[in-house]
Amino acid sequence: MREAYLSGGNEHFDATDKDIDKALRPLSFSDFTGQDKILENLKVFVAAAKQRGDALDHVLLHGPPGLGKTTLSHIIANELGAGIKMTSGPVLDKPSDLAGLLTNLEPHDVLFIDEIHRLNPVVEEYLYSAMEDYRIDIMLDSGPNARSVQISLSPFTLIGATTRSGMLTAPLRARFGISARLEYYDSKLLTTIVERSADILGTPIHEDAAFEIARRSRGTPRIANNLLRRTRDFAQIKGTGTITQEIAQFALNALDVDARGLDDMDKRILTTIIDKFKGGPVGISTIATAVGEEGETIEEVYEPFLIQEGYIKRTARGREATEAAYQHLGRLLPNHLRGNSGDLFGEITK
Ligand SMILES: Nc1ncnc2c1ncn2[C@@H]1O[C@H](COP(=O)(O)OP(=O)(O)OP(=O)(O)O)[C@@H](O)[C@H]1O
Ligand SMILES: [Mg+2]
Repeated sequence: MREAYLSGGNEHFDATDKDIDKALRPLSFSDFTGQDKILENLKVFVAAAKQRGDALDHVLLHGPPGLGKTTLSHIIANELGAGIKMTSGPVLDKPSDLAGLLTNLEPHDVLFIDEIHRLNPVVEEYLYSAMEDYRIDIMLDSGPNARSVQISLSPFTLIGATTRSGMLTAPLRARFGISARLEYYDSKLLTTIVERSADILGTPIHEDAAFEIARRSRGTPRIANNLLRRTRDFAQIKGTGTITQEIAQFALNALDVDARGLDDMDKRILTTIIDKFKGGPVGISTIATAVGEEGETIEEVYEPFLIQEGYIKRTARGREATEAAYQHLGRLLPNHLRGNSGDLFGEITK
């Protein structure tokens, strides 16, 4: 999709959503909002490595989608003053794909492997010696002439990103000296991010409107930026161009984002557990089939937020809907969730 937008100055630009994504991406530690603890540590590790003239130790970034893993990897490379090469687990088919990338790295460069939990085991094993000793073995020729030669690599930093750290093998995980789990952002931080993005897009936004978008963004900067872009469209066509609280509410309702930020799939998951399975416990694959989504996606994308917000619980027997889920969807509380409030009919809010 192409759209015209006004930059901070007064020039007109044609930009695709992808270009806008790029423009909104923070480039330095000081640009990056939130994840304070992780940033503080990374600043120390980066400064120390630079001072010693070493490559930064390998970094594993994990956490739900859209929280800034890719962004942070670019920032680390920028702050190191190093280059970055990007690839992803499923793309690296054979060891020679990896060898090609590794031998082309300049000293202290960053190799970013997205979805590192999806590495082919043969490639993964190959990575071990590269990470540990900056060395790889490559096979020359085949058949009776086959021999392996060892090649030294420039010292480099591997940054691995994953939404599923639990799927990483122990030997791979052990080779990362630095490991950081990104957390969901609170509404205040997301408000700052929305305001910063609106500023870059040259779109005026009221503070309460920025907060409205923020608190309905599932704790996720990517979603906050998406909702901001769509809200900006509504402001442009239905309003005066300024994003007011009224426009924000109108847009978010039109986009089916509810007051707590749950989207259509979140709500389908909750209604499935409550209406079809009496509140659970029910297994993830059963839920997946019922809502028509991959189990893996539900576990990676939807469930972490629903658990963090207290709508579902993970138990040994499966997922269970909590009192908060019943209340949010306006369902009667079942017997086992009726607390000692003495309210037989449960509490129904909206
Ligand atoms: N802390 C932040 N401050 C401002 N913007 C952010 C921040 N974190 C992420 N973003 C924005 O959110 C978008 C998504 O971030 P990013 O692509 O880094 O997420 P990710 O964790 O790599 O997601 P995935 O797991 O889907 O690859 C980026 O385009 C960036 O503009
Ligand atoms: Mg990413």
